[in-house]
Amino acid sequence: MGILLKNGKLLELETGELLPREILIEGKTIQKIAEQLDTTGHEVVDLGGGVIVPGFIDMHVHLRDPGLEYKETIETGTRAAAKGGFTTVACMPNTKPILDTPELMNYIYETAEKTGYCKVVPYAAITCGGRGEELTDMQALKEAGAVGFTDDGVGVQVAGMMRTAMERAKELGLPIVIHAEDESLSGKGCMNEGEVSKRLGLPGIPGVAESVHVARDALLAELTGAHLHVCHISDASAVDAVRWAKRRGIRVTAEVTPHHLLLTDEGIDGTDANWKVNPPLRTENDRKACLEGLLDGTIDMIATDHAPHSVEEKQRAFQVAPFGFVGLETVFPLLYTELVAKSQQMTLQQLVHKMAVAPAEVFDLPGGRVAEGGVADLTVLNLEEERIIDPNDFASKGRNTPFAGWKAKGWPVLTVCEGRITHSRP
Ligand SMILES: NC(=O)N[C@@H](CC(=O)O)C(=O)O
Ligand SMILES: [Zn+2]
Ligand SMILES: [Zn+2]
Repeated sequence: MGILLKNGKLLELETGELLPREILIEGKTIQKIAEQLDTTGHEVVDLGGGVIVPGFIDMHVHLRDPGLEYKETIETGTRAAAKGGFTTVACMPNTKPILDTPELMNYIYETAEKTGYCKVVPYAAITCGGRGEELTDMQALKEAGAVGFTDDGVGVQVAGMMRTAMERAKELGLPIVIHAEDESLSGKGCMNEGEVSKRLGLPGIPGVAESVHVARDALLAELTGAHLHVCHISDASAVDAVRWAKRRGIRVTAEVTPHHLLLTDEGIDGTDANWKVNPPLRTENDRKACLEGLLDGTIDMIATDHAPHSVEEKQRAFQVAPFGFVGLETVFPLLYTELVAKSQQMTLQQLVHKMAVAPAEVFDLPGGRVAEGGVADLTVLNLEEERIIDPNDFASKGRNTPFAGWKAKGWPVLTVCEGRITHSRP
C-alpha cells in the first residue's frame, strides 16, 4: 500500500505551469506521476488544490544539539523544518562540544534518525573546537558523513590556515563553507556600521569585515581549486566579490538569508535584540545588491541561518544579547509574499529553485525535484492562505524573529520526507 496524493497541482520548474497531477508514493520513492491514478489499495491524501514542489533544502541551520538543548534540539529543530516545508537541513557545528570528531557526526546522524522530522546532514568544523588553531581530521570527518567544513559563528582569521584547509578539502572533494568575518575589522560591533549605528551610538560591524574575507577566500579557492561556499552574504561589495570570482572561473557558491533580502538596519531601534543578527542587517543598497545577486545567479541559494536562542537571552540589552534569528517556519511564506505575490520581483519557480533545486545540485544531495523514480521528498503549499506570524505558534524552541506580526501567505500544508508524512495541516 502506498500514499496517493490527489487534487494537487505540480509546479513545472522550467515554465512555472501548474499541472493537475496525482502522485503515488511507495516506500521512499515516487512510483508514478499521472493525471489520474488508480486509488485501489492506497491511502489517499487530498491536497485540496495545493501546489506540489520539491521538498526544501536548507544548507544553514543551527540545531544546537548537543549541549545547547535549551535553545533547540534535533527533534524541535527538524519539526520546525518539516513545518516550513523542508526535507533536508544541514546543521552547523557550533554546538557544545563543537562538531569536530567522527563520534559527533555519528551522534547527529543517529539522533536525527531516531527523533528527526527531516534528513539532517552535518557540517564538521574546520578547526578543532572552532578555535582557529589546528585543523580537524578532515578525512575521518568526511568518512563519518560530513557534508562540508565550516567554523560558522566565527571566521577563520589566519589566511594560511584557510589555505591548508582548502587544500585538504579539495583532496576530499568537499566544500569549505565560510562565515566571512575579519575580527580585526568587526571588533565588538553589534550592528551594521553606518548612519543608524552612529545615530544610536552603538558599535558597528563594517561591510568590509565580510567582503575582505570573501575576496581573500575566493583567491585561496583559485589557488587551491577548492569549492568555496559563502554563508549568509549580506554586503554589496561581498556580492560583487562573488560575482567577480565566478566570472574568473573560481569554484565559488553563495547563499543569502530571508532577513538580508527583506530587512535593513533602519528597522533597528537599539532596544529589541530580536533584530540582532550576524552578519548584521545592512543598508537598503546592500539589501538590493543581495536581491540582484540572487536574481542574476551570483547567489545560488537561499538559506535561513536558523539560529534559535532563548527568550531570556534575547531580552538582554542589544549590545550583549546573542546574534541570530529563527527562520525555518517562516522563510517560504515571507519570500513568496514579499518577492513573488506582492512585487513580482521573482517567480514562484525561481524561488523554489533557490530553496530546493540549487542546494541539491550544489551540495550533491538527493531531492530537489519531483520525478518518477526519485526520492519522495516533497512539499505542498497553500498559496492563498494568509496568516499572521506569531512566534508562539513555532515548533522551534526559538521565538527570536524580527518578523513577528507580519502577514504572509503561502503556507506549507503537507511535507513528505522519504515517503513519510512529516507535517500535515488541514
Ligand atoms: N547568525 C547568527 O547571528 N548567529 C549564529 C552564528 C552564525 O551564523 O554566524 C548562531 O549560532 O547563533
Ligand atoms: Zn555565520
Ligand atoms: Zn549560522
